[in-house]
Amino acid sequence: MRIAVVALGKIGLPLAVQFASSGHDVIGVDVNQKAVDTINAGLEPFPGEAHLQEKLAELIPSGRLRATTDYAEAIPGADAVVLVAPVFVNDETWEPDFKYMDAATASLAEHLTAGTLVSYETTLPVGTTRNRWKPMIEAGSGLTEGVDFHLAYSPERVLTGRVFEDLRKYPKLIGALSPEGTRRAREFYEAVLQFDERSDLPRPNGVWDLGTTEASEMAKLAETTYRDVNIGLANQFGLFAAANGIDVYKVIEACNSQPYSHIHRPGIAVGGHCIPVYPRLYLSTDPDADIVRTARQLNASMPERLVAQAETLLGSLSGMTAVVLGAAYRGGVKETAFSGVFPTVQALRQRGADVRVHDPLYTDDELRALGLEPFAIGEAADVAVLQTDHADYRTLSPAQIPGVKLLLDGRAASDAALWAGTPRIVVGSA
Ligand SMILES: NC(=O)c1ccc[n+]([C@@H]2O[C@H](COP(=O)([O-])OP(=O)(O)OC[C@H]3O[C@@H](n4cnc5c(N)ncnc54)[C@H](O)[C@@H]3O)[C@@H](O)[C@H]2O)c1
Ligand SMILES: CC(=O)N[C@H]1[C@@H](OP(=O)(O)OP(=O)(O)OC[C@H]2O[C@@H](n3ccc(=O)[nH]c3=O)[C@H](O)[C@@H]2O)O[C@H](CO)[C@@H](O)[C@@H]1O
Repeated sequence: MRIAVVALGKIGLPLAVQFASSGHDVIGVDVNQKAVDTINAGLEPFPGEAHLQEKLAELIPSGRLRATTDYAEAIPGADAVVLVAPVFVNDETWEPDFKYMDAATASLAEHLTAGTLVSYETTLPVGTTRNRWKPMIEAGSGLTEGVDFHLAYSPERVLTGRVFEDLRKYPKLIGALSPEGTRRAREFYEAVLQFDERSDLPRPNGVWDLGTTEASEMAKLAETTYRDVNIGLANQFGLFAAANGIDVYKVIEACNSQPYSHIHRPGIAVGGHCIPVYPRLYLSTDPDADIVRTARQLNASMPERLVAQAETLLGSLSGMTAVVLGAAYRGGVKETAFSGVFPTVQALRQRGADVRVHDPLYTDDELRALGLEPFAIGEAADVAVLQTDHADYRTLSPAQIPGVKLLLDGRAASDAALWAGTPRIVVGSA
């Protein structure tokens, strides 16, 4: 097969590599010339994706994978095109921002030829494939969906850093606009993915047809919204527990000891590209979903609530030096998209604290480029706020932050024994 992958980012590039590794001819298209050049040199344009570099080093010289900025080179004659350019959400209005995918779709349509399967993998509001992409492609190409080309939606569910592993592990959800589209999508994904056996699924692991693009779009929004709402519930329980002298982690562990309870963990922030964003995409088509809105608002309010607790305990934060431990949105990843570091720093600064940030995965210059003042372990601070559950922080002790008067542990990740004798506020604990 000849396959084109549109957008070679943290998801698109590993996908292109996966398809080429399965023995197909793959061309990736991206508007970023530097990324395209780096890929064509056999080098990974971003770090952190397991096995990406070694696979690129094999596939680029073999000629089975190459990258271009030119849609005219990649799209005509392709058997399948997979699009995974981002769709964002406007921070203020919570409305979807389609500009990158609109541009990618217009370029695709301009060069599309008859016979191609077009599959969108970016997370989308329900109805987008049918109501937005289909008319745009038809108008731009002069071709008819279901006759000249077929349109499918197949959400990408992998976690960056372990894309190749997750592609084998998770069923590939699909939905198309016609039975022939479904057949083509199934045939395509079966040819480019290899699935691990899993005895816990109600059916053999593999391509999983949801019947319509809408159901397939909703599945991705539902599984991520579930996580946000679940964390929201954990945060609600955590606030109640802390106010009533209860350790919520003991409660959650006990509840989850039977198979019908899967309560997540409370935390200072829900960050990342996905979990704080997709509930808003969901709300854009189901504005009555108050349960989703409330959970999102509660999760977003956590940094302010916890910093306010620290202020109450210390009387005032004005003039104090505060260090936020962790810029990344979760432990072990070098990614700050929607990270809790930003609202936490803001809540501390608003109270007059001099705020600096430490993260073992970031250099001082990288932190400064994010608008964050760097801090080195060993320097003095009055308040420490543990924002990211990096492994390093589990062994951190007050002696490493001379003068520290309070640890605000937003991840319940610090060692109680090491911090005995120093006041601590632990999210979800009394
Ligand atoms: N990152 C994740 O963890 C994750 C997980 C599951 C699903 N997803 C989905 O994947 C999508 C992409 O995420 P990502 O992490 O790969 O993003 P990314 O920011 O790493 O990459 C996006 C790429 O799109 C390219 N691009 C933008 N406009 C383009 C255009 N008109 N034509 C061609 N290329 C264009 C950019 O140059 C960039 O290389 C997300 O929006 C999300 O829906 C992401
Ligand atoms: C495990 C999971 O479903 N991960 C999904 C998530 O990854 P993603 O990389 O976003 O990671 P997580 O879902 O684990 O974490 C998101 C945020 O929630 C916080 N957090 C997480 C768990 C918890 O119990 N309490 C808590 O506060 C984390 O610290 C982090 O800030 O979105 C991606 C994009 O859609 C999906 O591809 C991944 O499959």
